[in-house]
Amino acid sequence: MPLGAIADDLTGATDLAIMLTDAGYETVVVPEEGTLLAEAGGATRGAGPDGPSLQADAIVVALKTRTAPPGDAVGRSLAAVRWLRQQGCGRFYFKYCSTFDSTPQGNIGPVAEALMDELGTSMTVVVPSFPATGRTVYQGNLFVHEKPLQESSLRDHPLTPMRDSNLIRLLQPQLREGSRIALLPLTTVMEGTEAVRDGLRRAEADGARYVVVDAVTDEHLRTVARAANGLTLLTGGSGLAQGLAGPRASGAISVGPARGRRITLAGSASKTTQAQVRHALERGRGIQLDLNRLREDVAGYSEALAEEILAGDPADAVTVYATASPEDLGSLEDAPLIEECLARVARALSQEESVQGLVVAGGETSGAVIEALGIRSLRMGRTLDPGVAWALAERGATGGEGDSAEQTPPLPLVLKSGNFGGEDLLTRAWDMKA
Ligand SMILES: Nc1ncnc2c1ncn2[C@@H]1O[C@H](COP(=O)(O)OP(=O)(O)O)[C@@H](O)[C@H]1O
Ligand SMILES: O=C(O)[C@@H](O)C(=O)COP(=O)(O)O
Repeated sequence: MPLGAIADDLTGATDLAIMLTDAGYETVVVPEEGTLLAEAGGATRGAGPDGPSLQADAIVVALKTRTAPPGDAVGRSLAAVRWLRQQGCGRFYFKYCSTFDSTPQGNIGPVAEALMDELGTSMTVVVPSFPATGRTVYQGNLFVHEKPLQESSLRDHPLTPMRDSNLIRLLQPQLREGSRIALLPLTTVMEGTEAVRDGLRRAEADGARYVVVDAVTDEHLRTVARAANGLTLLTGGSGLAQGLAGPRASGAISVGPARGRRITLAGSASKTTQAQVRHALERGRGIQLDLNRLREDVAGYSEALAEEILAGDPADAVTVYATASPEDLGSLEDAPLIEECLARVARALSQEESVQGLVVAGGETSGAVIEALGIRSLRMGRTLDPGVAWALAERGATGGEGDSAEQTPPLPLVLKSGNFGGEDLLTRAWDMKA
């Protein structure tokens, strides 16, 4: 029975898929767009990628709901879970961000409540911890490396500014009245699997519907995963998934950058991506988005941009970027335009024979790119950095219907969460061999 997961953004889905792949699950990521939800309101069609491509130990549906209003996020999440059930899934995972990107109007709580009702389960865990990327939870407080979440750079995220570090305070206002949250402290986790299992049972008996679990190391997460393995629904970042032993040694496929142009599209405004962009600019060509031209005519500007990239020396590495330093930030209204522009550029480039792979930085940005490319599914290759890997993206058929439809070859992609990866990631991604 496959594990079914929903993730609230695309790079969150690939992050979870990488973790599950390493844990021994052959994992497929299915983007929401174009495969699941044709009708507004989230009615399921049950029409994922056809035939054998969906054979997998774990299926992750990549939603684009992180910043969606709660009602919308709930509808789409429920539709995805119903579809996963149709695919035979019996255990479920709700993946949100390891930095719990969710303002008081956020949707993690409403989605979790709806999933529990739908699955008929009365208790779940809340485990965003991801120590490999510096996210840890102690006494219910989320840390990003050495800083509490509210003092980290996530405080000024353009879409989801995080002004509190305490998971219970963040989650409680998003839940319906009477929904109780308990804390399972690190001291219990350090006592081992049985102690955590007992702690969860006790919390449920005391009426808790959500149990925030402390975890500071991977070993803690493996303990928690073993103890929570019997639950119908798990919620958290990707870190918890490393403890869910899959049916094989590794689910990774062989994929790496094909020959061809080395083009990176960076829409993330995170400090980590800015540093990666600066690093890449020292080693290759850079094109910074011109926000004024973008605001005037996004379609025309995107077309011109693709032409500019292709006019350059094919041997040059090119980084197209929105932000290389904090001063570059435009206004919030620019965000969707930047996403649209990079998605249009990706689509134009993907039609070129000289482009046989792309690196994309930013969760929302990656979601927009995947939609524009008509990606039907992704399978993960070897890990580049925690949460980042080359993936093979299957595209839909083009050029006619039925027998006359031509299958577009799969495209290698890196879809990088803004906050992930070492400073040299953008250059290293292109050096990796399949
Ligand atoms: N210079 C900028 N001005 C305004 N918005 C920006 C700028 N650069 C990036 N953005 C927007 O910030 C958002 C970053 O989100 P995302 O792509 O998910 O990256 P991350 O993974 O870092 O969160 C995107 O919507 C992007 O368009
Ligand atoms: O859990 C995580 O940290 C990531 O998987 C993730 O979701 C990061 O979000 P973005 O930075 O918006 O990609």
